[in-house]
Amino acid sequence: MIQDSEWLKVESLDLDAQGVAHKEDGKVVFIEGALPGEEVQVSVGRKKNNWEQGTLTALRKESSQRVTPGCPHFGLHGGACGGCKMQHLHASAQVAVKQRVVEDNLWHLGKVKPETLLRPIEGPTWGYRYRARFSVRYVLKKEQVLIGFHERKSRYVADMQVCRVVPQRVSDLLMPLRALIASMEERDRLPQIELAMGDAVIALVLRNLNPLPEGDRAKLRAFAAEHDVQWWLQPKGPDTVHLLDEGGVQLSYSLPEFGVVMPFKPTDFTQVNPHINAVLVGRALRLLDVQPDERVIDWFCGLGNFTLPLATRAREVLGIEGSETLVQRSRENARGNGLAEKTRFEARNLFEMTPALLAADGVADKWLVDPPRDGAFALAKAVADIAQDPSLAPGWQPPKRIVYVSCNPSTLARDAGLLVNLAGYRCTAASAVNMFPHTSHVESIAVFEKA
Ligand SMILES: C[S@@+](CC[C@H](N)C(=O)[O-])C[C@H]1O[C@@H](n2cnc3c(N)ncnc32)[C@H](O)[C@@H]1O
Ligand code: SF4
Repeated sequence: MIQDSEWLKVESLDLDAQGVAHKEDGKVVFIEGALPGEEVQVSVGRKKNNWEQGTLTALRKESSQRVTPGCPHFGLHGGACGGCKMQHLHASAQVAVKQRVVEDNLWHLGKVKPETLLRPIEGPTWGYRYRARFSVRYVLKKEQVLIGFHERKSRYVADMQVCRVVPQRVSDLLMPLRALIASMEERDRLPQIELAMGDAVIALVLRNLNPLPEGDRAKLRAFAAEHDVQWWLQPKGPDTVHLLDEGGVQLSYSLPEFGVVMPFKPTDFTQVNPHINAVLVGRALRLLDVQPDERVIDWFCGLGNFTLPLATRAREVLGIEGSETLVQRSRENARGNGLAEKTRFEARNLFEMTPALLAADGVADKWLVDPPRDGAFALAKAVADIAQDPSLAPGWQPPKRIVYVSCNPSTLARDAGLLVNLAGYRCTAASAVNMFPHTSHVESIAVFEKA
C-alpha cells in the first residue's frame, strides 16, 4: 500500500460501495470506506493506467450521511465480515444510491429514461434476511469452529459471533451452533449450514459429506428441541436435501394480501427478504393492473410467488420456469391454494427463447418477468425481433404491459433497451427495491407499456 497525500473529493459511490473520486491528473480512484461529499486521503493498493483503488486513511470533511455501523463485524470498520458493504452509510441514503444506480444503468446501458421514478420499496433494515448460506470451518489449531460469511476479499470464514441482518433468533444461534458442531464426531466434514426461514419455522440445512453417526444425529435432535429449529441434511446435491426426522411444522411463507400460503423446501429459490417480498408482489400486481378477463404469463415463475397472487385476479396465468423441481412445487402450491384451474406451469430453458416458441405460448394481455441475474435477453430479443418482422410470428400480439422485476440493474437496462428502442414499448415507471439493505445488491422493478 502507498500512502497518497493528495486530498480527494469523493463524487459518487460505485456498486461495490466504493467512493469514486478523480485525482488532479484525471485518474479515477475507487476508495473503500469513503462516501460522496467527503474529502479523504487514500492508501493506494492497486494501480492501473487510468485508475487506482485504495482505502480511506484520513477524513477532513465527513458526509452528513455517515453513520456508525450497526454490526461489530462490519468489514470496513475493523471487523472482518464481508457480508455487508454499506453499513457506514445511512439506510435511506443507501436506497437513494440504489435508485440512482437503476436510473444510471437504464440510461447508460439501455438508453432508456423511465417516465416516472416510483418511490423505492423499503422495509426493515435489520433482521430482514430469512435465507443465508453460512460456511462452517473446524480450525484444528484452535480446536474451534467458525460459522459465518466469508471475510472481505478472502476465502476465510469470518469469526462472526452475531449477525444483525438475520433475525435476532438466528443471530442468537450462531455461538450455540459453533459449540454443537465442535462437539460432533463429523465436525471437519460439515462445510456449510444453510438457513431458510418460513413464517413459523427456522430450517437449517446441514451439508454432511459423510453419513452422520447416530451420536451426531442425537446431538442435532437435542439442539433442535432446545432451540426450536428444524434440521435438514444435504449429503450431496440440492435434490438430496431431506428432513433429519420426518414430521413437524411445514416450512412455508404467506402472502396475506392475496390469501396465499406457499410451502417450500429449504433449497428452493425463495426471496431473501419476506417483508419486502410481500410489498413487491403487491406493487407488481397493482402496476400490472390485471383484470378478471385477462391472461397473464409469469416468466421465471419459481415456486409461484407471483403466479398464485396473479391467479387470484386474472382469468388464467401461465408460469414458466427452468427448474423442474420448482415447477412441481408451483403446481402443488396452486392446488393447495385452490388455484389449479386458473394456472398452468411449464419447465423450460428461457435463455433459449425464439419468436416461434414465444408465439406458441400464445397471446397474453400482461407479463410478469422476474429473471435471475443474467436477465431475460432471449425473451426481450424475441419480442424485439417480432416487432421488427411480424411475419416471424403471424397472429401473435405483444402484451400490453410488462412488469419486470430485476436483481441486476445492468441486465434490466440491456433488456429495457430492446423493449423500448426496438419493440415499441415505453418505460413508464421504475424504482429500486431495497431487498438487501447494507449490501450492494440492487433489486428493482420497471414497467413497460406498449406504445
Ligand atoms: C429471481 S428468481 C424468481 C423466482 C420467482 N419469480 C420468485 O419470485 O420466487 C429467478 C428464477 O429463474 C429461474 N431460472 C434461472 N435460469 C433459468 C432459465 N435459463 N430458464 C428458466 N428459468 C430460469 C430460477 O430457477 C428462479 O426460479
Ligand atoms: S453480514 Fe452480518 S455479521 Fe456480516 S457485517 Fe453484515 S450484519 Fe455483520
